[in-house]
Amino acid sequence: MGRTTAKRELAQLGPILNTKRRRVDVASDSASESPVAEIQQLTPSRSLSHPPSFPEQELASAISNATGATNDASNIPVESNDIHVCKPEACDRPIAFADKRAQIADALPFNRNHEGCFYTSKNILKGMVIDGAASPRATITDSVIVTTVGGGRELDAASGQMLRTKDQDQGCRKYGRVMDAFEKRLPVSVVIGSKNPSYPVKPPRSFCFMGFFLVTYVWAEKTVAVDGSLVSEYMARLEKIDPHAKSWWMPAGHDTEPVPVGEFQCDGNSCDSCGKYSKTVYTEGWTCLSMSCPEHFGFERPLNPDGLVYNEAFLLERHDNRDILPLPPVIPTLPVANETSCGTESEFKKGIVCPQCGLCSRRVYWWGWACENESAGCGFTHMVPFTNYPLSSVKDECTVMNTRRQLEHIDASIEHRTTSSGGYSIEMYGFPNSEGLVGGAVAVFRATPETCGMPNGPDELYLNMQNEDLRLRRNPARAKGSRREELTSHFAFNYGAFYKFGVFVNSVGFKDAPAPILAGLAQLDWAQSLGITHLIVDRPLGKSMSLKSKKFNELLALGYFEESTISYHDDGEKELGPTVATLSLGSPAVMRFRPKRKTQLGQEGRSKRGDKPSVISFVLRHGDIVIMHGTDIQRDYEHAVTPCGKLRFALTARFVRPESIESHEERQRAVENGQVPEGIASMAYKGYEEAAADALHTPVEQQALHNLPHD
Ligand SMILES: O=C(O)CCC(=O)C(=O)O
Ligand SMILES: [Fe+2]
Repeated sequence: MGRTTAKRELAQLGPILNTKRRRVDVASDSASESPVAEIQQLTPSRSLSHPPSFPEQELASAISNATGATNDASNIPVESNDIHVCKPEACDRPIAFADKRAQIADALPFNRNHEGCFYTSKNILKGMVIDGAASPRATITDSVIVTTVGGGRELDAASGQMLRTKDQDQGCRKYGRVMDAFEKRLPVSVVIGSKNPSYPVKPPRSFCFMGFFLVTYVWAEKTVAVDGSLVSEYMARLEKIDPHAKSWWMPAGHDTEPVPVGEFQCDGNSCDSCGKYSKTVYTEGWTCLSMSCPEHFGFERPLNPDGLVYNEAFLLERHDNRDILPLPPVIPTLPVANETSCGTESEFKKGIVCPQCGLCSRRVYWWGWACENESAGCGFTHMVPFTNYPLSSVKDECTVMNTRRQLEHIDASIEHRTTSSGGYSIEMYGFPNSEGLVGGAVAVFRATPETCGMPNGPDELYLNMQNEDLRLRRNPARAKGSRREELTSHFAFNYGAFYKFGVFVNSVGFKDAPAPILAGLAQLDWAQSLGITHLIVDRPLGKSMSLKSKKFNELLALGYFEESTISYHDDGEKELGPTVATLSLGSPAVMRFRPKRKTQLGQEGRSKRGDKPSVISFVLRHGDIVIMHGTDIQRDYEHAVTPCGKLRFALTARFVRPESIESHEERQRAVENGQVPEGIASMAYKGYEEAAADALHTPVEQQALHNLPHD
């Protein structure tokens, strides 16, 4: 392509270069750079036969549930297309794209951040997501991106936008990262979001991979702040590294012949005042582009900085990047099992780029991956067979965990003591409520090798659950259906009465539950009958500590891969009875409780965001049972669980009060679904004979039992 073609390219982009725009988005500026956030005695491999036998309709509806999108092929969910209506169609399609930011973060190794612009790993800039308008002069051409470095903006209450109100801090971390990438010539993976007003074409999807770029220049320019004052901010010029890679973001018919290196050269000058060299970036003439210089942006004649236009040579200049080729692969190969993997390692929770259509797709299902491109009906699936994770490996994980003592602590506000019953030693914790009474109690039943080995006990359950299709899947936890949608870190499925909480989880009645679920339920019911009368401490009890308990009619099964967690939440839905019991199976985990932001409890040591430090944390091991009792504990506290191993299940049983369900039909269904099928007596966990003996209560417990509140 010669000079004329290059000129034509600039002409096509003319309106974009000259448009004066106000910032309309916050994404590129708002968030942290942080990336979101371990044996083997091989036993016969278990393979869940889901995709082959998964009924197509169910798969489709499951996918649509995961994404919250419709099945209408013409309705590709690109948000913010309204700002691009008058633009031409793209000349090609990106090799990887997504409808949701989390799909990009899960699937593309250089763009793992779920929000914000920069993805850095070990302080090295790896990727950028350019979404939203951050500068009046942000520009995208065939091979060049001019964008703000971002950072240091403030939320404008009136407009709800992140705006620059003062000069960008010269020590700004983002500036440091970009300068580092510039100086070391690091390839940066760039993804463009549909909210970027500089998009030269109609965005094909909400997020599209553009390619690897090199930071070729970084400078400071002035721009007009909302109050009319001038503020300085850092800008970066990025250049496509491989000149032969197709620029799909150009209009159809675009000449893709690259501008040769050396054909355009952007000149510059050294500053008389500071001595630093700056390029002639604007058609309006040279100025010093160093923010620290007194002459910074001192053009010969007064100018409206927002009206400045980038110099043609500045945009058309090309660098010889052959030393950086070949570029790292951006599309990861599909995950496959190896000799030491069991299939639940963190690498198997990452997303894939669908080899059929290019959509970045998250691991939604326990059994594997299904392309999330439901609007195009792609239908691609991929599995990595599981290998049974043996209890000996779980034991090794516990040994490692035992060396990390700091994981356990108890605040002075929590009353605690130990008792024993039914073959378990039981740790008892009394939690004060905001009225100063004991509003709730937590009992941790510590399993022994003997209790774990009981018929239908934890050992049997853990192994059986690994060979069973529990229908576990990750569900949208935030902003369902939108480009900001996030899935839960863990996998879930509900059995028995439907349990309505923040995350929609699919559910079937107990009559359709696999045997291990019913065995787990029996064990939790047994623990409840044993444990609840031990939930007594010698402080005055709040009303929510009534010892009325009901047989559980609901069970939520959670599955955790390596690095899966459940973040802080409560189990305080108004439909629930006061007792919630969880059986831990497999890898160990740390459970934490902290007072909620809105209570008066635990004010000391609050974070800037108002989060309170945890008041108690303890380790849960295979076979342990946690019983939370008393509705105030759910009202005033929240809990989180962080597993530390490769495979953990948690079976949590509750009582959904049918009388709290308004709709007659739903109430009926809850009663039916919560009914445990007859004939499961063989599965009932009997525990130890001594369990039944109420006489085991200590004198303190007996006195407290006497003083219980009655409602
Ligand atoms: O994984 C666990 O032990 C906790 C599960 C939990 O908190 C819940 O299901 O609400
Ligand atoms: Fe919970």
